[in-house]
Amino acid sequence: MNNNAQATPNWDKDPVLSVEHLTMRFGGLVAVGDLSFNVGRGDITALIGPNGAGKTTVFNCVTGFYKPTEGRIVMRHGPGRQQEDVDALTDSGQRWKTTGNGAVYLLERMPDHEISHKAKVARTFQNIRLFGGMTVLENLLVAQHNPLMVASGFSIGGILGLPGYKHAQQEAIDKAVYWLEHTNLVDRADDPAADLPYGAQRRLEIARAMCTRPQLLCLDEPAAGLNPRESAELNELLKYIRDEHKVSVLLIEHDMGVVMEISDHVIVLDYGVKISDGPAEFVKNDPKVIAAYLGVDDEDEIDMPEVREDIARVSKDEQAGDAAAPAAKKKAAAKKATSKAGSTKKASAAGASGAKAATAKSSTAKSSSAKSSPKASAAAKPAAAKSKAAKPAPAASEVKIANAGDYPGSQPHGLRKAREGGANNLTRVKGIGPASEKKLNALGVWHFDQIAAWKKAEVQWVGSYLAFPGRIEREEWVKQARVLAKGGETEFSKRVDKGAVPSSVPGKRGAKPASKKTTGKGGKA
Ligand SMILES: Nc1ncnc2c1ncn2[C@@H]1O[C@H](COP(=O)(O)OP(=O)(O)OP(=O)(O)O)[C@@H](O)[C@H]1O
Repeated sequence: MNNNAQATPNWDKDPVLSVEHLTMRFGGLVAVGDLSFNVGRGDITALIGPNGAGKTTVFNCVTGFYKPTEGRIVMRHGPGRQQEDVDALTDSGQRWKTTGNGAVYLLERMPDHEISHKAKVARTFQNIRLFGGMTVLENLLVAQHNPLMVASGFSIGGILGLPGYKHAQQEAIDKAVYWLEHTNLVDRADDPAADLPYGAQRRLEIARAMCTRPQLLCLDEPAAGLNPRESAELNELLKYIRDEHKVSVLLIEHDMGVVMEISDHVIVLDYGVKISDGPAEFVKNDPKVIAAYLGVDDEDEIDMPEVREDIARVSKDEQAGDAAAPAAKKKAAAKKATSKAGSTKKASAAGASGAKAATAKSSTAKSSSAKSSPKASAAAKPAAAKSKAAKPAPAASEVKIANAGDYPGSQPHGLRKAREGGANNLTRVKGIGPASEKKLNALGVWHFDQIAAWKKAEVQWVGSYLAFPGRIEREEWVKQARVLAKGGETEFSKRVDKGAVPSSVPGKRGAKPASKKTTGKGGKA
């Protein structure tokens, strides 16, 4: 189902499933944190994200294998949001409720067998779980065990061969054959499931799930291990299920070819948090997704409007700063000379108080002895000037992001330029990819020691700025940066240095040229 950008998307208008504020913790690990999304009725929806992002955990919560720590999971039979019914059901403490439009279910309250039989949510697994010793046909009949048991009056009807049971049995066989035909398995109906090639076993899992007459089909990596021909067949099968059977499909998939070709809606997770949600075309071009997941071969290909603006602003400031520098230097030198002459005069005339007034402007690091005698004051001046020169650039060189106040916490101190020796290769910190490095450079963050100095407020601000809240703490960027700032190494930085991980300076340690184009050779850490 296509959604144009203006209209309310199908998944918000007619959600078959709503995951609301879902959190799943395993001890101290938050596998999924406050996650909300909708699955549109009749849509193919893909849940994607890097390894460990929490996709299977979401599936396990939806299908009742895990009890969520927090959150509501609503399944709807019948069109529309049925919001009043959903709220009434929530208040009632019940697990489901029939409505004028069909029924609504709260999956977090239901055991897995009720989720499949009543709420009509079927699933397949990342690791195929067929009955290998049973034939292909038997696998599909076992999947229909429940209606058959009901028709048999829980065995008496079956034993006596009553017509109701015979009819139900024939229906089950017909359904099994139907799905065997549509999954190209009819010739293998009598073979043990374990004898099927891998791709055929994957199709059999889908056929088995379809035999339970689901309204929502959840597929965990259905294309894993398939060759290109089998992948193309899978695409056709899933489109057929959506278009001809009006079954909504939610799939976890790493194969971007499959995802982008067949999905109406794509949700991207990273570290248990949703980072993008929209039509495939939108998600494919979403800078956050590119940075976190899809990856880029060449940093210059990254197109992030907000970064582009920041970088443009920084470059403009830099140029303005460079142009103003010689004149400013002259002015400062003249002022200093005047002030020095004045202060010496005043110091001679007025003693300690004159010395204090003259030196207060030039430095905060004043020696207390300067107050006691003009001689000491005069001696202290060169030292004070020296210490000033050794300090990092003053506030005037700070990089200010126009919308800094939009993010919680504090913007970290940024240097307009990398210090002498060039910027560090920040991608040696696990979690900082080339795209994030570019954003950090735009903030004036070039060096490990700058990251190592971040306090909680700065971590919070940068996390929000990079649109990865919580990630900096989880990946311990500050701790990593402390090690790297001291010239040490981490397991990850060693891999970057070996060229085993995509980096802005592949195979090089530490420093890189300060230029925005990180194509040059690196220096030392
Ligand atoms: N039963 C469990 N006990 C403890 N931790 C778990 C459990 N299940 C998952 N996790 C952890 O939760 C996080 C998310 O795992 P999950 O399997 O959901 O990710 P995923 O996105 O499906 O990854 P993949 O693509 O590799 O399958 C991981 O850090 C994982 O180790």
